[in-house]
Amino acid sequence: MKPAVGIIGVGQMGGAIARGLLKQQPSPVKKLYLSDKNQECLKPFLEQAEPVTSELLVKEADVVIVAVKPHLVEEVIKEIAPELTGKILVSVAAGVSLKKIAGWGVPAECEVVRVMPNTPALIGQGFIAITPSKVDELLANIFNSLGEVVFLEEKYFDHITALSGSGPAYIYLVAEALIDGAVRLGLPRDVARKAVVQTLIGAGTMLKETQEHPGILRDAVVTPGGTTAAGLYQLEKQGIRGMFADCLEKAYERAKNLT
Ligand SMILES: NC(=O)C1=CN([C@@H]2O[C@H](COP(=O)(O)OP(=O)(O)OC[C@H]3O[C@@H](n4cnc5c(N)ncnc54)[C@H](OP(=O)(O)O)[C@@H]3O)[C@@H](O)[C@H]2O)C=CC1
Ligand SMILES: O=C(O)[C@@H]1CCC=N1
Repeated sequence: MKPAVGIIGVGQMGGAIARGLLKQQPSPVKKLYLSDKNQECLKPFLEQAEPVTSELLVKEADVVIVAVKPHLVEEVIKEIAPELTGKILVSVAAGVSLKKIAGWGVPAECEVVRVMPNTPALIGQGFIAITPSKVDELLANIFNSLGEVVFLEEKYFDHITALSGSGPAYIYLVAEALIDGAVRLGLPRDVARKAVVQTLIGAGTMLKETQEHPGILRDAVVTPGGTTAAGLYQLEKQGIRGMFADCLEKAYERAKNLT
């Protein structure tokens, strides 16, 4: 039996999950309930999902996904906790541990999991980490429709938040930098954008399909004494590996100290 799913907080991430679920045919959910303080967030979903109060959502949904900002998770969970017996509670919040959630009045008969998705879930191309529990299969059925699912111990959740949760933003920055760099050289912006987007998709798909080490795929592009070697030299000289390592470390530390 398909579960009824409710999402509390239909902003950037909750909205992406809702859209991803609604796009999937056949639908992985029996019914989708949505609740948000901001009515504007609910408008795009009025035809396909049921906007309800959080109180009603918790009564009707088998799986309750909390997708509000990390500092608001405590308030939301404390409010809905008494109604969670027999339900599955999913928190997508960065930096909010299962231990903390357990202290907010959630009944013992409620399975609590953390999920770290990313916004490409909106188009079924997300990366979704889920803490292992008794309801792995049920959650895999729901989240597989949003992208690639991995079950991951909670001790790695700050790592995965820094990497794939935040990851799309790093890639968009790289894309923007490449487009602007090409425009600086004189390439028309629309051509630069198309070239960058397809290069990212092509390189990403090669990584996925060939399963090769990135270095091997890179070497195939680098003609000795050629253009790529000249470009890569500049990136290495300016410390691109260290920059990404620092970027991940800062994001990881921030996840640890968010709430
Ligand atoms: N954005 C991302 O890429 C990712 C986000 N996350 C996690 O997802 C969570 C949400 O982030 P994000 O979507 O960016 O945030 P948003 O602010 O875009 O979305 C949160 C939504 O929840 C609403 N809200 C606030 N309080 C309540 C409440 N009591 N009841 C119902 N709705 C409420 C907000 O309304 P209002 O604006 O009026 O306050 C807002 O519309 C965070 O915990 C974040 O860590 C995880 C992975 C990726
Ligand atoms: O920036 C954030 O804190 C959230 C968590 C991962 C992506 N966005």
